[in-house]
Amino acid sequence: MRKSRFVFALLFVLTIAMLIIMPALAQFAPGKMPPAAVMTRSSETIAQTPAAPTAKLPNVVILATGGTIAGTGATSTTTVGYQAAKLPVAALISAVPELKKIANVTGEQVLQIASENMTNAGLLKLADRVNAVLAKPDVDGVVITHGTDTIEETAYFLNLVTKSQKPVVIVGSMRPATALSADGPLNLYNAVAIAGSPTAVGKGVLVSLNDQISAAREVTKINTTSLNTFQTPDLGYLGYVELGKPYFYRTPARKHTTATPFTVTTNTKLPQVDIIYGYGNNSPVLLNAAIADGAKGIVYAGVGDGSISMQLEPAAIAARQKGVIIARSSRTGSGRIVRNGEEKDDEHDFIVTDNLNPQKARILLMLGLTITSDTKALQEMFYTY
Ligand SMILES: NC(=O)C[C@H](N)C(=O)O
Repeated sequence: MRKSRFVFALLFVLTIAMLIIMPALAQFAPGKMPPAAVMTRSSETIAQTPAAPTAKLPNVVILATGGTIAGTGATSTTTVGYQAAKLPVAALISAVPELKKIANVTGEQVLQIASENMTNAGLLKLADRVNAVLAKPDVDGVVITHGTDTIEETAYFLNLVTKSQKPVVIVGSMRPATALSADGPLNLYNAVAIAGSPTAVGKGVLVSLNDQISAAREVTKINTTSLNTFQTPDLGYLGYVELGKPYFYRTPARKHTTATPFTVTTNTKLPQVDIIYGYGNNSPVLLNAAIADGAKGIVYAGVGDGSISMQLEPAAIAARQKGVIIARSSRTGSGRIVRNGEEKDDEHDFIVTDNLNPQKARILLMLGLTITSDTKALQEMFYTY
């Protein structure tokens, strides 16, 4: 009885010892040896395990101009009827700490406006900063925060005057920063991801909201307040951005950035180009007022295929004879204007704006007029850029 108790105690001790020793031995089994750097040397742990080599983060500069993305509302449910252009760029960056994981981000406040207040002087100032920042060898891309109302015009302007292949991404938001489900922070994160990606190089200026990526020449705002407002009628998005990575499916076909003849400085004089809207019972009064005010070009947002009414046409012909450029566009929102289709463009020396909407046609006509007032050369620009 005493012997069996002794054997039982011995077996118990041996089992406990095995339970302690086996796991300790297991870590030295082949393939489980700890790396040399973390093995103990004379009781001290040398914490030198080389970290997994982190890929070098791109350097992205955020140029802030205001808009709803920098807007604040009275309450969290104020998703409309807020004040745009309130928060400085530092606040936009610090609201998205996740940016640190995808880029080295720095910010600069270029303007602080709601984008309905954008002027030609504002466009020139922004273009100047974009070109200066992209000229720095250590900058990989630029993000511009902007109000959405005129984002498409600024985007197309920069698409024509930026002299770099590096990514330029313009971003805004439809809800202010203080709103429930504010869309600005994720839009900003996505824009920085695109601007830092080599896949965005050479694609011209891009616009990104709502996880979508669009080309500056093509995108337009189609809804007053909805998040899904930026669309490219007929042509579709260039791609999507997801989990901090852009996915492109096509590239813009028209020439842009370094392949255009347009260069601007803050001293460039952009000629006055006004947009006249077509509608039933159209009278020449607004067209004549624009010309009297000094307009060098008129973009006519005509009905349908850019048709000009009998009531307005004599004033348009007379304006052209005085040297004013008449460019026929359409108020429909998509499609091309057919040259010499419903209008005698050759006879009246009018030009057509191809598939550019009136607000984008105004941008190209202003820049074209800084180079030439020859209608054939201007017409060719509308088929090229
Ligand atoms: N959603 C917006 O950004 C609209 C604002 N009015 C702006 O364009 O600045």
